[in-house]
Amino acid sequence: MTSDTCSSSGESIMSDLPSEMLAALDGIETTAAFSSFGKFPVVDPGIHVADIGHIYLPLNRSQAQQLITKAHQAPYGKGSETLVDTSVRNTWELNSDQFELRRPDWNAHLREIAARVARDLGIESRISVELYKMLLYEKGAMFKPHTDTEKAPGMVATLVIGLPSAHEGGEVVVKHRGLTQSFKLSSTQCSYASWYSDVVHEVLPVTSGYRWVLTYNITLDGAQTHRPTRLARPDALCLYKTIKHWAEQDGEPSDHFWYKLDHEYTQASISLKALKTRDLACVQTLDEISTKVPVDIFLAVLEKQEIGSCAYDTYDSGHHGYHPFEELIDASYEVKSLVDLDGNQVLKGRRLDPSEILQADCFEDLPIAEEYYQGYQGNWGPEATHWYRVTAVAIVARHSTPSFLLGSLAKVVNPIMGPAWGRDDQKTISWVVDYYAKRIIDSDSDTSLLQSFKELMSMIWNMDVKTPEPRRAPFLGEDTTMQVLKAAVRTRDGAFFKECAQRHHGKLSEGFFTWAQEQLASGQITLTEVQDGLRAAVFAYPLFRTRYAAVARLLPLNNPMPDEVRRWVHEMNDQLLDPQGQQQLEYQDGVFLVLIARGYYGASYALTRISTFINHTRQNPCFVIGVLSRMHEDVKSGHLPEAAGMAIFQSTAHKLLSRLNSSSFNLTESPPRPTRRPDTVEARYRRRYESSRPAEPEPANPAIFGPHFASFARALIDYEGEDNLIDRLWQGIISSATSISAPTFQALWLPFLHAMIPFYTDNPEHPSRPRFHQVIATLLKAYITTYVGPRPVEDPSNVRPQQVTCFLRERGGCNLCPQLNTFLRDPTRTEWKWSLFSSERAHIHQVLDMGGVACTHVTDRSVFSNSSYQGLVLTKTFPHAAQTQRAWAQRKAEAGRKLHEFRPADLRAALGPKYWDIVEMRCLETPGRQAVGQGVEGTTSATTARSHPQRQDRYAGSSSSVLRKKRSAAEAEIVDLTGDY
Ligand SMILES: O=C(O)CCC(=O)C(=O)O
Ligand SMILES: [Fe+2]
Repeated sequence: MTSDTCSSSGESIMSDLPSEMLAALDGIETTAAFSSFGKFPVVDPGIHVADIGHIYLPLNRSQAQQLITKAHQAPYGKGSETLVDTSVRNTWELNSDQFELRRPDWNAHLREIAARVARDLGIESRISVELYKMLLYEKGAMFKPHTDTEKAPGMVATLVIGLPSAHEGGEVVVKHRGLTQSFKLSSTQCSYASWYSDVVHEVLPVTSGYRWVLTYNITLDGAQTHRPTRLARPDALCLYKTIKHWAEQDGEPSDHFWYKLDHEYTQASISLKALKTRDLACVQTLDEISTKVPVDIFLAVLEKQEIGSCAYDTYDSGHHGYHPFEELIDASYEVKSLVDLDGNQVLKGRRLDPSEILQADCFEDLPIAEEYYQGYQGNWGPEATHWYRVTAVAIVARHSTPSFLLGSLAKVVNPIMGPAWGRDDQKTISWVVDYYAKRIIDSDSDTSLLQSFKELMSMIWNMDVKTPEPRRAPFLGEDTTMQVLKAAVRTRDGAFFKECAQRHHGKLSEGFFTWAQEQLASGQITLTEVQDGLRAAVFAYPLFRTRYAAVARLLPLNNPMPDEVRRWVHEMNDQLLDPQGQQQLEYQDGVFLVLIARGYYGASYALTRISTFINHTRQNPCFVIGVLSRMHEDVKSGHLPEAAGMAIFQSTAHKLLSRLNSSSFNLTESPPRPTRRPDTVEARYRRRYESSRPAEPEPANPAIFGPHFASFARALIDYEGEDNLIDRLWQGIISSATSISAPTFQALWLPFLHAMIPFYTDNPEHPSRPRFHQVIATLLKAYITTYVGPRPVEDPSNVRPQQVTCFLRERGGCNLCPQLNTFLRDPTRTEWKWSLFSSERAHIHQVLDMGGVACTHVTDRSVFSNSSYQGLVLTKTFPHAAQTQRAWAQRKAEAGRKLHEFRPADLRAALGPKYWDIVEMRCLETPGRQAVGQGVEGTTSATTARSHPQRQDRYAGSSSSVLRKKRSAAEAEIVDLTGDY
């Protein structure tokens, strides 16, 4: 492009915009080179090789020969393979652990050379240089043209240090963008040569002597690239004008272009700071232009895929190059991966229209990047797929960036599966949203970017509306949701923020509210701007306690906030503390109720709010226990007034205990929570598959945990009122033990005992101790009886025959059935793979099915393809009764483990003479006794218990003052399992 064309570009009518754009981009120049060479005075690195010692400079013949005895033939990389082929590379090589460089200041010299190289190559980031190999080329040695593979993450270039050694030939030849350079290392001095890894280079054959080098990998450090201002340069200004003109034209058919870069980059490394020479100059210029013209710039790996038929390969193809096509069957194009300039992933696998690439011949004459070869496959083949890749920069008109990024997404939705969002689509949506949010949060964004972001979000919400099941809508993770809300606040558009805020489906970290609080406190945002959105965000949480926790973040204790904010938060709390319409209140909600009420209303009004709340909601006991436990703690620590607090505690606890019945002690299942993740197609399939497997006992998901319950019990013990609350609780548990479900024991009651035992160990004289011991005995006994149950009796009607009857026996029988019966009767064999013809297999299938034998029979076609001779896999299944027996033994072992988790001393103290009966689970073995199995409602053993009243008395212990008290009618109903063995 001449400067003439450019100076007029602002005014002239561009007939062919793509070629103008291409010329402007091609016109970007750089002073940086793709290779760098030089010499420097001899510095001896102090090379030391084991068994040889110091290697002297310049290299002499005898030491060269000694080095060769230590060296190996250097391999070269091809695709993912490493090969040795002396017709491609013929060099002796020593790995970096085979020698040492002992001169202390060698690295200082190396750094100086590296700095020179970096300057020549135009690398602005900080670099590291790492020793890789020592190479020795003798006469005839060479390395054919190649590019270097990325041997370390972030590797951009190779540095070769030539050490003084007499030789002829062995020039390094580098080629890039039509330019060729050749360099000969010095025989008497030190020299260096360096090139970008993707530059094609070769080492010409050495004709005499030894060429001796050290090779190093140059890698980029993580530091940011320094971005100079380029727009003052004429080439950059020209590009600026061209793009501005394009962006301002209405009705321009193309809203984005791809421009192929000079160098190639791997998917993993691509980002602005990894760009080299002219690529860096181009993209930096575009980046700068994007701050002045509404365009967005991305980097991408573009891929062409070709499928073609090829000749049948008689030898192992992998080592002998790729398979040329005889006929091209299909070609397609894809954006393999697209990133922002910092290298953050934005897209993967978007369709690509090659006419959008400015360079028409972009994929021509490229080496194949990857091949997949398939030999004959039945009646087609052989066939190969070839992939070609280039790296490109995308220039997108900002107003259409959302559709550019998400446009191909809708097409991915599978018409058979329905409008479900695949995991990849979800990922893409999150990446794209993250990309926008990050840009908006990180910088002062202009209106075009904000507008584009709003469009993007509304596109996503519309996807949401289109799907019939809202749970299958595109789903943003917790981090992305937070980013969206922060960015939405930054738009300073209250209505838009509210739209975003009300859609978080509970997937918003409370950290967002802390962030909002900081923004409010520092005056970055005003309450007017965000109050509707914040309210929406709070009420979008499905749970009471998370709503509270969110609001609490807005007014951190001991942190002065503007009065206006303070007042507003109090209003919010009033709304939240309205007992009307509250659902799903659990233990933690109870704790939060106390915390919030006390935090916002001051000690005495808090109590009023709390009791009003409790009185107006018929809540589950777990919630009330949460309230009481927390209140008790706060009264003890002086955060709530003692007298009033205890009064409420006492009356509430009293009411609670009198309301408790046997089902209360079982009520540990948490109400179903809103699904955390949308129901993906995969999840549905997984469930369908899983439901065909035998059900395992569901672990209980307790709404209250053992330690919670124990702290409530401790609160009752601390409260030494007239009405002996703790004794009421203990009695309640004892009387309900038999109706506690098996999973509840493990989830709640066993951990509860573990949490409670230490208190009585520390307070052996406590009057409620004997009653607690009774609780332990009752619960453990009920656990064993309910969870393990009695040993199942073998039911003879359940035992399936373990042999077959051959229906050919009238005709003398077959010779297969006797073999089958031998297998079936042999208890040591459970599986047999039997090779049979199809008619034989059919017979065996038949006799097994007719006889109802517990043995599966499946044909295995994996061994002989297309043959009627196949393996038949026979697997004995355990008869039902044996399975039941095994399950019982497993439950018993599990219960045994649980009992062993208690300290024997504690159990001995609590169980007294019944210790061994319990820990050995003797009650289960008693024949004729009807015990119950897991999950089955227990038949009460009340009758048995009552028939041994003396046992109860004996066990209750005469030491208990509690038990000497007059018993109420309710107490008389107590069923004591401890006496019943
Ligand atoms: O020996 C040289 O100068 C270059 C060696 C080389 O190209 C390599 O190791 O990849
Ligand atoms: Fe190389």
